[in-house]
Amino acid sequence: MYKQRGLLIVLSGPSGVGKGTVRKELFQQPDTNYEYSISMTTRSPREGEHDGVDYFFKSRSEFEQLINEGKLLEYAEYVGNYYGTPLDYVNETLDAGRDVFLEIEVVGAAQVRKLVPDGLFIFLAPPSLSELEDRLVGRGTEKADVIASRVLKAREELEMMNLYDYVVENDEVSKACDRINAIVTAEHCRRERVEKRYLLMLEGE
Ligand SMILES: Nc1ncnc2c1ncn2[C@@H]1O[C@H](COP(=O)(O)OP(=O)(O)OP(=O)(O)O)[C@@H](O)[C@H]1O
Ligand SMILES: Nc1nc2c(ncn2[C@@H]2O[C@H](COP(=O)(O)O)[C@@H](O)[C@H]2O)c(=O)[nH]1
Repeated sequence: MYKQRGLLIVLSGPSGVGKGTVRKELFQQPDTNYEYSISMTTRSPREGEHDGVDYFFKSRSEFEQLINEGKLLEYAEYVGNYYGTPLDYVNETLDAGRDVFLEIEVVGAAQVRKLVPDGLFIFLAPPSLSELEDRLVGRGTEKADVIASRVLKAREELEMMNLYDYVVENDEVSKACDRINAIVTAEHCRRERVEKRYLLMLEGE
């Protein structure tokens, strides 16, 4: 029996825009039906972060081995650390017909776009750059120099917004979640219609 592959949902956007906050809110909703792909990183854990929950924390040499062994769907070096998506987990989950949700920065998202062109690519945008900076400062997890690097990087990242299927403003977390849910539902309906049409064509052969 033919089983449709799951949908790969990629949420990207600059650091501090609220990707993690929105993703956590989405995953708390009872009707959410995606699987979250936990990334690998060489960054040190922040207070309260746990290995295998927030990230798989790796040394640089461990991460480079994963790259060399082709174990990552995508990876990028971001402000001094590596971040990457485990390939096997994503493939196995999609093959089982379940949707996978990636929360990644823009360079990695561009790599995924090339490899999985039928994924759903959503850019989470801040209301303004100054609000983005306020959020990074307010989060209090980085020192001033790292925040400055992330804000500088955000200017380049915002220029990549037009490469996405959808841009969602994160003015309010609940509104951003509603918009993302609506986009995912619409994409599922579109895929079902395409699928039905395809099966009807096969039957008619
Ligand atoms: N809509 C919002 N309004 C106000 N504050 C927000 C909103 N969304 C998130 N925040 C706050 O902004 C800060 C950054 O959010 P978060 O850590 O989720 O960003 P991120 O995009 O995941 O960052 P990174 O890419 O660095 O992991 C947090 O302190 C969070 O509480
Ligand atoms: N290309 C990838 N980017 C990732 C991945 N996991 C997280 N990220 C992004 O990195 C920055 C910094 O994250 P932080 O936790 O140090 O604040 C942020 O934009 C994340 O979304 C990944 O697997 N690949």
